[in-house]
Amino acid sequence: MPTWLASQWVEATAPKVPMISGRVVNMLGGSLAGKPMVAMRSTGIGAYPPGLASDVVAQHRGRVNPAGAKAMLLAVVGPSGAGKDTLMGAARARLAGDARFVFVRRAITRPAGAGGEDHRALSAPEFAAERAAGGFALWWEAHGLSYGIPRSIEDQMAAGRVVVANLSRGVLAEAAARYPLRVLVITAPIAVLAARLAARGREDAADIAARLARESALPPGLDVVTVMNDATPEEGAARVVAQLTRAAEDARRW
Ligand SMILES: Nc1ncnc2c1ncn2[C@@H]1O[C@H](COP(=O)(O)OP(=O)(O)O)[C@@H](O)[C@H]1O
Ligand SMILES: O=P(O)(O)OC[C@H]1O[C@H](OP(=O)(O)OP(=O)(O)O)[C@H](O)[C@@H]1O
Repeated sequence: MPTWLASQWVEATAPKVPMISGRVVNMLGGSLAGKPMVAMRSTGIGAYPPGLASDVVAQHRGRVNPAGAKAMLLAVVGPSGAGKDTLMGAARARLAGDARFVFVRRAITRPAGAGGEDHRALSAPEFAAERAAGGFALWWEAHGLSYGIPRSIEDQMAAGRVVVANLSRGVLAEAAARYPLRVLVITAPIAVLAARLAARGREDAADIAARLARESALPPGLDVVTVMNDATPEEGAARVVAQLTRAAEDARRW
């Protein structure tokens, strides 16, 4: 099919394409019932399948990767008790005023003041309504709660910022398919996790056991870095800040 048809199709569907840096949209032209069809998928730059209309890819790259943009979704994951909240909070404080980074405030069906992160507390019906209205870029359920990442992260990535969000390992494959993603695993030895959860005191013994038993495998093929939080919180925060700084530099090259 002529490449200009593919281009027109991209224009028509542009609102559905996250306007993010560091991605190209791969397109394969064809036709169905006489109408031009284009299969699209987000991927890392340089991973074009053979036979692509490279001029269209280049044209669209210009749209999704504006010069100078440095966007990335930095997904923080790791076992319960590893110190994700603690180290993200400390890193956020250390990076306050650094416009390269946005730290996401999650919506959770957990009461306000339950301890831990500063989340936006929603009731289950409120969460369901917001999800149905498309308010979440990503959402999932875990520990009997619902968690949502606001849709506004797409604007923040379009503005070339590194968006730092605590995600479930269960949504990483979806996130990688839609956004330029790096995974930051924060972890610690299992005995340390158990001791920290008991000391945190937010959950009872049964809940702690269930959290420690959660499946921890990551989907294959992701860009993953790890911080071992087995020293002081200050040292752990320094390790996270180093990874965030590296992410901002790498995003610029994507
Ligand atoms: N490096 C550390 N040394 C000692 N305690 C820590 C350290 N990092 C976190 N903690 C404590 O461990 C508990 C679990 O940390 P938290 O940040 O809530 O973990 P997560 O968000 O991964 O579940 C908290 O009580 C926190 O204060
Ligand atoms: O699928 P998983 O990767 O196991 O993650 C499930 C959920 O666990 C964590 O929640 P939360 O921060 O409420 O719990 P935690 O502090 O005990 O990790 C994480 O942020 C996810 O929302």
